[in-house]
Amino acid sequence: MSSAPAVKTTEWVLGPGDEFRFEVDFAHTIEIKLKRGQAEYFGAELGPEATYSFSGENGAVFSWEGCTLAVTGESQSAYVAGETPMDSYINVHMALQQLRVQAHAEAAAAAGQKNSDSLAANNVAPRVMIVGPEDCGKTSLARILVNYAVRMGETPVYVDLDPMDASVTVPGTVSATPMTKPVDIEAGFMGYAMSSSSGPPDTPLVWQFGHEQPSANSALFNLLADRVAAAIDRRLSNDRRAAGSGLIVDTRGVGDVAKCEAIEHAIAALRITTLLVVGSERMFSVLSGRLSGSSPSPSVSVVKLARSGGTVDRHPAFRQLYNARAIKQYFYGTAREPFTSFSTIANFKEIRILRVGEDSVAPSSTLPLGETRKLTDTSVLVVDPDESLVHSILAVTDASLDAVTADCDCVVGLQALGFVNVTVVDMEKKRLVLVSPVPGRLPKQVLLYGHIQWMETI
Ligand SMILES: Nc1ncnc2c1ncn2[C@@H]1O[C@H](COP(=O)(O)OP(=O)(O)OP(=O)(O)O)[C@@H](O)[C@H]1O
Repeated sequence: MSSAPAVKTTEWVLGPGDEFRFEVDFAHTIEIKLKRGQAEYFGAELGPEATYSFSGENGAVFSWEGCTLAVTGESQSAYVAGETPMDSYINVHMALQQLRVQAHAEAAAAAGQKNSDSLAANNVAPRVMIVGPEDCGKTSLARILVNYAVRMGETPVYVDLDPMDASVTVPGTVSATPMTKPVDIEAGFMGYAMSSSSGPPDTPLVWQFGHEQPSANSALFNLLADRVAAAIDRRLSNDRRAAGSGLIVDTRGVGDVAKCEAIEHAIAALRITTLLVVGSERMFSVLSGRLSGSSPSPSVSVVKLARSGGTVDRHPAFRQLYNARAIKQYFYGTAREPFTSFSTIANFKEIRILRVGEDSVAPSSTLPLGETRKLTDTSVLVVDPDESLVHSILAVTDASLDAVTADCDCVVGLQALGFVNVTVVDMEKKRLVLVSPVPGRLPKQVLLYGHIQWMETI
């Protein structure tokens, strides 16, 4: 292993199986160009002529055969590592690919027999979930597995159950994205959410959760996992090929192995077949024990994987900037592919803002004798606009005003059509000014509140 600060342009020579790792803060940018050989960034191949820019990023360029990289700019850390877990990661990919091949063969046989139940024919399709402590490399491994699958012509669904990490869209959400092309090297999974660049069939399906931690509202999180699972089943029931490619599910980091309730619920809801436990012997042992019984899923194989020595424990301040940038990219695109967002005015009387779940519900013991607590974590409350809404990210739902007037519970678990940012609350004129990536008036009038806020100056 060699070490040196990267200044100006430095050439880095990687042997077979080596990885060039870097950490670059938000004040600096580095550019990486492949000069000779083959290289990949979390599974996506670097083009021979392209220059890739990174800022506010920790990353690794890996080479199976060896390569030379030209790296320009100043980074906080840059070195070549010879020890990586990539051999075990590719072995996992090959095992998953075998299952996909088998699933496609079964689907083709079912089609030959005019068996309309494509999901039954794809029972062997791998449904993989990645779990582990914070910053152990779950999203990076998901990205590698997605890219390897896509490079082999597969179209797996990437399910993001990590509301803090905002890989596909704004933080505070969960999503499912049918992946038809490799993850963008610079923009990451976010490239799929940009309305200007994507359309069906790879448009992400997104749900507003409104918090960063699943434990902030476990009942809602579990309900959303059920909705994600049902939406995936609906989409895959029309697409035998995609059904055979299976799922790759990313999850929120779990520090305390006793608190895996959200993970266990999602395993059952998404009918997970393979659980990859990264970087935690204890979590592997606990989850293997729990899943070897009859519930919730007797047929899950649990696999232990090493954490890469390159993963970086991200400081809260880094995560804050990272998430602020993700929101900015949602509204304004990336530096390479910027787009315009639009301001729109919404009068209080034309819209309805709802929230799911109550922050502080009186404990039952404080209620008068005989009265029971009415609110549940999935209760729907009307939010009366006031200045505290400024900077909020609201989800635009498909519900109509009439529908929520009759029964506001109908918004629970609805998909988000998109998001708007509240920039002004004018209490005198009784109206909101919203920023939206789509021009014109709001397409729908029912908005779902979340606790995620963003100030455009960040
Ligand atoms: N091999 C590597 N070399 C350098 N940096 C890496 C490597 N693998 C991952 N990283 C970086 O380490 C950090 C943590 O990785 P990652 O986001 O994959 O972890 P995670 O387990 O998904 O985190 P979270 O707990 O937020 O879900 C990220 O900044 C990622 O880009």
